[in-house]
Amino acid sequence: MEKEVMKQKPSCKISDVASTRNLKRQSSSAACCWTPGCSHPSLSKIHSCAEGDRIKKKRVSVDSNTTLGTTQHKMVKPIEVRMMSKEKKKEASKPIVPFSKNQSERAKVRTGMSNPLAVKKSPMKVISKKKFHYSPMDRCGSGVTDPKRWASRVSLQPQSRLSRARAENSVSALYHHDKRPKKSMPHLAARSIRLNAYQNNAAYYGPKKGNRPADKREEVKRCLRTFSVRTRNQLRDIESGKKRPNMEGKRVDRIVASIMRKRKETLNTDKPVVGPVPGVEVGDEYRYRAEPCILGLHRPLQAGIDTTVRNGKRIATSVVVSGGYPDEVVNEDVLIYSGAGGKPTGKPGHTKPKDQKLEGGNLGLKNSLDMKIPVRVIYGWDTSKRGKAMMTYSYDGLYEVENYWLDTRTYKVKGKLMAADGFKFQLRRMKGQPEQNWCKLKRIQMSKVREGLCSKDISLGKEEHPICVVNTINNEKVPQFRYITKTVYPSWYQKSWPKGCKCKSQCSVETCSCVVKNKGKIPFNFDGAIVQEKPLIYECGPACGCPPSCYNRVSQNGIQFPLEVFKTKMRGWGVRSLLSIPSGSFVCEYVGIWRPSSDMGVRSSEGVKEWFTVDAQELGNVGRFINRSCSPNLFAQHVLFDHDDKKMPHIMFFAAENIPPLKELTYQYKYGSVHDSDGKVKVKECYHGTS
Ligand SMILES: C[S@@+](CC[C@H](N)C(=O)[O-])C[C@H]1O[C@@H](n2cnc3c(N)ncnc32)[C@H](O)[C@@H]1O
Repeated sequence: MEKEVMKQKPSCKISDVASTRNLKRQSSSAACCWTPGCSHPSLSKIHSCAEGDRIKKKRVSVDSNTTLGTTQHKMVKPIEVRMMSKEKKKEASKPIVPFSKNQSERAKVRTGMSNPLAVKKSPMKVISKKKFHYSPMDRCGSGVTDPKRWASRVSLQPQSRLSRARAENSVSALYHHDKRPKKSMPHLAARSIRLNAYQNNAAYYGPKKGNRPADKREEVKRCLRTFSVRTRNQLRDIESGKKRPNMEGKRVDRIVASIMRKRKETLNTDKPVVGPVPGVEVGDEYRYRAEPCILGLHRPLQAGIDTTVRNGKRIATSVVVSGGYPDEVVNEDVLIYSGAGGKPTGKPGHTKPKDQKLEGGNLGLKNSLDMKIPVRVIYGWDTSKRGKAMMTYSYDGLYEVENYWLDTRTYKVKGKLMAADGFKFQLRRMKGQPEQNWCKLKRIQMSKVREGLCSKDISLGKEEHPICVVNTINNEKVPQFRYITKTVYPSWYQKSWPKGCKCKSQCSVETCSCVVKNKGKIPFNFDGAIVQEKPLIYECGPACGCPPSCYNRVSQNGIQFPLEVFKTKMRGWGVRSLLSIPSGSFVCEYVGIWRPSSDMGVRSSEGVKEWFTVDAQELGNVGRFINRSCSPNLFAQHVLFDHDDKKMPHIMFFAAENIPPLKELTYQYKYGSVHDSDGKVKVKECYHGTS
C-alpha cells in the first residue's frame, strides 16, 4: 500500500505535509466535502471512497522521515491522494487558529464550513442550548401559546413544500391505519427503504390475527410489565441485603434485560426495525435505558445511535438524546444531534479528545439522510428525586435527517479545555405524528387562563394536591357529590383492630410480623413502587410500632401525583395526571361507602357468598371518575392496614406501566355483572380508545 501511494502521488512533496497537525486539518477539510451541497469537484469520488473498503488502522508514510498521521480514514485511492495534495496546499495557507471561545468561527476557519444554522440566520429561535440538562419542557417552551401561531412558525422552517407533503403523507399513513392498504406489497421492494418501512408496517397492520395493532400494543405492554416486575424484584433483593451471584456492580435493568434476552422474551431485538416499531406509540415513557432496548426501539444499551445494514449500507434506525453529548434542541421539531465518538474516556491512550470519523453511527446517519430513511428519536432527561438518580425516556417519533456538518467540540479534561472536530446532524420531526403530551402540558402551563376550568379543587383542600376539573368539550358541570378521603363503613359494622408489628425503626424481613403476613417479603421498593400485584397486601398501620416513614406504608399516605378530572368525548368524565407516573407508583384509592352488593344490584359470580361493594355515587373521591379500559394502565390492589377484615379491604390503584402526563388513567372493572330492575344484565358500550 505504501508503495502504491508513493507511485500515484508524485506531486505530494514533503513540504506540503509540514506536520502531523497540518494533516489533521487536512482530514477535517476532506470530511467537509462529504457534506451535501459542497461543490468540491471531487465530491463524488469522496462519496464512493467513504463507503468503500477501509484501511485497517494503518500508518501511511510518504517517506521514511515524514508520517501522515495515524488514520482510520477510507481506502486511499489514487484520485483522492491527488486531491488531497491540492487540499493540503490550501490547508497550509490557512492560519492555524488558536483556541478561541468562538467555536463556530474556529470550526469555520479550520474546516472551511460553518454551522448552517448560524449562517442562514434561520427564523428558528434557539430555545435551549443546555448541554447536559435537557427537559422535554424546553422543547415546548417556544413562548408561543397560540397553537395557530405555533403552526405558522413550524411552517417557516426551511423545508421544501414537496418534501413536507411527502413526510406528511408518509407519517399520517403510518398513524391512520384504516387508510393504508391491507396487503403487503413485495413487488415494491426496489423502492426506497422508507417505502419498505411503510410496507412492513402495512403488513403488520393487516388483518392477520395476533398481528393487529392492538395485539402488538398488548405484546409491548406485556414485555414492559415483565421487565418492570423483574426489575423491582431484583431491587427488593438488593434493598433487603440479599446478594445474587454475578450481580456485583451491574445495573439492575441490564441484568433483567439480559435475562429476558436469554429467555427470548424481548421484542424485535434480533431483527432490527426501520421506522415505527409495531406496538410502540409516540409519547411512551421508560424509566430505564434497557426498556427501549428490549422492545427493539433502540437496541444498544449505551450507544446513542442504533444502526443496521440495508442494501449493503449502514443506516441509522434510532438515536437517544440524553445529555451525554452536547445536543441542541432547537424547537419542538428540530434537533441538532452530535455525532458519536471522540470523547476522552480517561483510559490509557484515550485521555485526549479525538476527531470524529464518518463511520459507525455517524456514517449511518449520513446514509439515512442520503436514502431518506426516518430515524426514531428517544429523549431522555434527568428526573432525579431526593438525591436518587433517575432518568425518564420518552419516544418522540420519527425524524428525518436534513443536514450534517463538521463542527468543533470542546471537552474539559482535568480542568483544561480541549477541542476536536465532531459531526452535527440536523434532524426534523416528521409531520402527521401525534403531539407529545409534554408539549400540551407546557401550553397549558403557559396559558394565563386555564381553558374549560370548572373547579380549581373539587377536594376543597382535602387532598395534598388540588384536584381541578376541566371541560373543553361542552358546558356540563361535574356531578354533585361529597368529596371524602376515607372509605365509610356501614353503621352496624365493627372494625376489627389488627395486631401491629413491634418494630421500632424501619421494618425488616427478619423481625417484622407484617412482613411475615406478606409471605416474608416487603411488598414495596424503597422508592414506594409496589413490587408486583398480589391478592392482598398488608401495610403497617396505626397499631404498628414503626415510624410513618416505614417502607411498608405506601398507599395509606394518600395521593402523591397532581390529578385532574377532565371531560372526555365518549366516556363522560375521566381522570389524568399532570406529571409522569412511574410504573408501580400508588395513584389513588377508590373511596366511597361499603354496601352489601345486593343493595346495589350487583351479583357475584359465586352467588351465595356475602359480598360488599364500594359505592362512590354520593360520597367519593377522584377515583370515582376513573373509567374502564380493556388495556388499562392501572390495577386495583387490595390492601389492609387499619383493620383485618378481608371482606372490606382498601381498593388502591397502582400504575401498571409508566404513564405519561395527560394520559387518561384507566383500569379494568372487576366486579360482577350489574343488573337492572328487571334482573337483566346491564350491557354498556365501551368507548375505550376514543378521546
Ligand atoms: C366509575 S364511573 C367513571 C366516571 C364516569 N365517566 C363519569 O362521567 O362520572 C363509570 C361509568 O363511566 C362510564 N364508562 C367508564 N368507562 C367507559 C368506557 N370505556 N366506555 C364507555 N363508558 C365508560 C360508564 O357509564 C360507567 O358506568
